Amino acid sequence: MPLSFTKMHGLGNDFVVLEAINAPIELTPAQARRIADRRFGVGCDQILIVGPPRAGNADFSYRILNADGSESGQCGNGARCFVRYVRETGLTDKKAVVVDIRDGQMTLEALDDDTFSVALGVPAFAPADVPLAGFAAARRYTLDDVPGGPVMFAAVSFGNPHAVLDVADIDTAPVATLGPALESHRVFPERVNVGFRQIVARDHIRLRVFERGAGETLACGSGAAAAVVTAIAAGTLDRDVRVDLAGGTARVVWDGPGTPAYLIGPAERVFDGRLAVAG
Ligand SMILES: N[C@H](CCC[C@H](N)C(=O)O)C(=O)O
Repeated sequence: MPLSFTKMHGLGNDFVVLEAINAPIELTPAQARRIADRRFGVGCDQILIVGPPRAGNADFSYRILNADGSESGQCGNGARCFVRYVRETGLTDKKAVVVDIRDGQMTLEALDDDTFSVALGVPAFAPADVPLAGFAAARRYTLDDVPGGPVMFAAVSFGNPHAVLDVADIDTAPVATLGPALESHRVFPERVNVGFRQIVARDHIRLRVFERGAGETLACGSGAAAAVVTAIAAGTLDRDVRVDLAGGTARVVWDGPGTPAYLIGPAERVFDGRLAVAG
C-alpha cells in the first residue's frame, strides 16, 4: 500500500515521518527495515509515526521505530521534528503540544527563533529503570568483558536506555568497537544507546552516540540529554549545557533530580514523498 511520508532531520539524525491520525499504520520490523534502508528504501535512522492521542489531555501520540525495526520509547531529535511536522502540515496551530509516548507523555514546543524545545521527562537512574541488570545503583558502573578492557559508564533512561562513557577526545573514541559491544551487552536486557562524552567545560561537551538499533548517528537527542544529566548528577556540569555533535549543536537544561530535562535545537523538513511498502 503506497504511503505518503516526510523526510526530516534533527542535527543530521534523520527520520521518515508517517502520519497515522486518520488511519492506523502498522509496520512489521521487516517493513521498517526496508523503509530505513539507504539503498532499497528511503533511508533514515528512525521512522516516526504521528498518531492520535491515547490520553484525554494529549494532542497526539508518537511511536519510534529504529532502522533495525526495533521500537524505542523515546527520540529527542525526532520530537523536535514531530512538532515542526504537526504544525507545518496543519494538524495543529498550537505552539506547545502534549504527546503520548510509549511509557508516558512529553510536551514539545515551537520557539520563536525557529528552534524547538522538548521536555524529555524526568531522567530515571535506577538500574531497574534503565534497565541495567546485575548492578546496585551507582554514579558509575564498570564492565570488564568488553574490547579494550574495563570501561566505566553512567546509566540513565529517558524512556530509552543510555550508557555514557567519558573519553579524552571523541575524535579518537573507540565508537566502532565499543559501541556495538556495549549496545548488545548482556547487562542491558533491552540493549542500550552508547554515548561517548568529552567534557570541554562546565557548560560545554562534545558527544558521539552509537545508537541502539541504528549505529552511530550524526546526533542523538536523548543521548545528549543522557550525557548531560549523568554529568550534572556527578557534579561535573552546570545546569545549562551546549552539546556539540557531528551534525550540529543542541542545548540541554536540567535543574536536578525529580525535574524534567529540556532538549533545545533545530528541526528541518527535507522533502515529501510516497513510498510503496511491500506487504
Ligand atoms: N536509538 C534510540 C531511539 C532514537 C533516539 C535518538 N535518535 C534521539 O534523538 O533521541 C533507541 O533505540 O532508544
